[in-house]
Amino acid sequence: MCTRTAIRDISSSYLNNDYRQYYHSNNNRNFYIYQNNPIQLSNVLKEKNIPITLTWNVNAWIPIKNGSFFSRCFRKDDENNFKYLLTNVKGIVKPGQLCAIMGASGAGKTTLLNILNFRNKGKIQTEANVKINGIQADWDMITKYSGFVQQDDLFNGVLTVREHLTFISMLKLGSSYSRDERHELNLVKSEETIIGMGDKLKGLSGGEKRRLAYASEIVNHPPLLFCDEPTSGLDSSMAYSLVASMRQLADSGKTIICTIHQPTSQTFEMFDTIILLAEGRIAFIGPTHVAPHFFSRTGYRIPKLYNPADHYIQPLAISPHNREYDIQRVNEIVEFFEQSEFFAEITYDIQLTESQPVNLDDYDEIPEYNTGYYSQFGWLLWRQLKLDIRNPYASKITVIQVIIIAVFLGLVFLRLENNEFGVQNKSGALFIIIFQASFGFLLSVVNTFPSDLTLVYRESKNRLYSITPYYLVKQIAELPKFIIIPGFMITVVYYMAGLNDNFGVFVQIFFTIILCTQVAVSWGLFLSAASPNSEAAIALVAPAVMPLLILCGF
Ligand SMILES: Nc1ncnc2c1ncn2[C@@H]1O[C@H](COP(=O)(O)OP(=O)(O)OP(=O)(O)O)[C@@H](O)[C@H]1O
Repeated sequence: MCTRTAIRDISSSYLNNDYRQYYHSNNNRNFYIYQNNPIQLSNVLKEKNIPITLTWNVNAWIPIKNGSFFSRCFRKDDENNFKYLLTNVKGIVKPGQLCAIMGASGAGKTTLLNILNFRNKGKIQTEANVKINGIQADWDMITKYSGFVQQDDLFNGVLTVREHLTFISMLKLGSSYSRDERHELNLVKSEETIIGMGDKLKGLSGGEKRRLAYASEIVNHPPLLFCDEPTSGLDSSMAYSLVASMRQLADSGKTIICTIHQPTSQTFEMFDTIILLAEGRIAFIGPTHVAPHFFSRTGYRIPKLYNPADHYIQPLAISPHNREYDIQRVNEIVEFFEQSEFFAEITYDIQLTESQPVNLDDYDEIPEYNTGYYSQFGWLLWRQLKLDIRNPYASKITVIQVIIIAVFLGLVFLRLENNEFGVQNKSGALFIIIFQASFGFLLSVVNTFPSDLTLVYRESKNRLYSITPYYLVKQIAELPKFIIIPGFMITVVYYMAGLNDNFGVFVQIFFTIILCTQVAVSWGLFLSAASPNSEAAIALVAPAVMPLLILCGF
């Protein structure tokens, strides 16, 4: 109750723009709450209200490869060999504000959001000055305070919605997601539905996946939230309720920045600030209600009964048929904005915020990971076992493959005799068993990391877990599989071929080959971890294994 009152007080202060005053009073109040109701470290973000003002000034460009390889080698890099994706894009978003970044496709919205998150991809080079409450931010700081709903949804498709949310909330909060929270996002209906894996496994609809991605990021109530097109794939009423949920979060004091395409006028009204990008430059930044004044001054007055969000994008879009004319129009609007008092006000606001940095007292309280290593290990193991049991392909295929190979080898070497030829054949049978128990299992793990890489990279960047427990879980969850399955094959071939009737000899051979399997699996995991993608991993197998086969002594 006390916390709720605090939140209400804080958000009303935010809306009055009396930031510094409430920041300090809020800090003291939160400290009071913290002292009187000791909360888990993992819940710092959820229980405390940390007001975040984000300011930035960003330039981004990529080298362009034109001309032949040789001409590129002898040419010095100059301005003409770069394409500017963002040019002097500055901005400010304050606590309690819900900011929409809009612009035509390719305007640079996602690039800007990625750079603000220190997650710029590919060969993009940047000059980014991103500050939180006037203090220079880095990746570590941003990830501690923010959530990021990315444009592409990445999930482990064989989990259900409930399992996925349980996994996320246990790692982010140390407690499970409440039914109320699932209900708010309209996820209760589909909570037992499998998320799905594209064409391989049908599951949630595109819109449901978007809502799930959003739910996964707000689970720990981050004070700063970035959303990249959270409403794409949603119908207008669902998009409205998702933005309403963001509005509610903003009203409770969070800072929210969101890229959005074609919001309905009702949805658009919920945003209080907009940033319009055109060709990587700012065409407008400021309160939503000020934008119509600016556009009427540029000669693009909003017609009556027209959705302002649609209207703003039209003069900023570049049509392929009329490119030069459109670029000239965009340049005029951008230059007009840069000379306007709106831009001067924003620049002043940024300078004022940056000139009075406010230390984030809570910084050290927020742990690097919200749960300890044991908890991370436990939940990762829980998820991995579910994945292994449900994965429609990997486990079943390995089992069927091994049964077929074992029976086939058993029949080929059936009842070998104890004579000169029999001994040679037994030696051959042992080589084939070892080869199969090592090379076969090495191949089955070589794709482990490249296939998981994107998701694990994203989850570990989101501070869900560290790589060490993930790696241990991968090893341990697969251990029984790499004992039972090769063990079955060794036993079947051994007794069908009649290699030796002495049980002691069988035990020795059994454990020696199982150890060979473990070495091969480790070697395969090493190749897997060292490879950037599946193709490279598979290509590495032959040169890495051949010397071992040639030099193994048979
Ligand atoms: N890694 C990259 N390498 C080369 N060009 C890139 C890279 N990332 C983005 N771009 C280019 O930068 C421009 C802006 O891309 P961005 O994805 O930010 O646009 P957007 O406004 O988010 O578009 P959309 O609304 O379609 O998602 C585009 O012209 C794109 O081709």
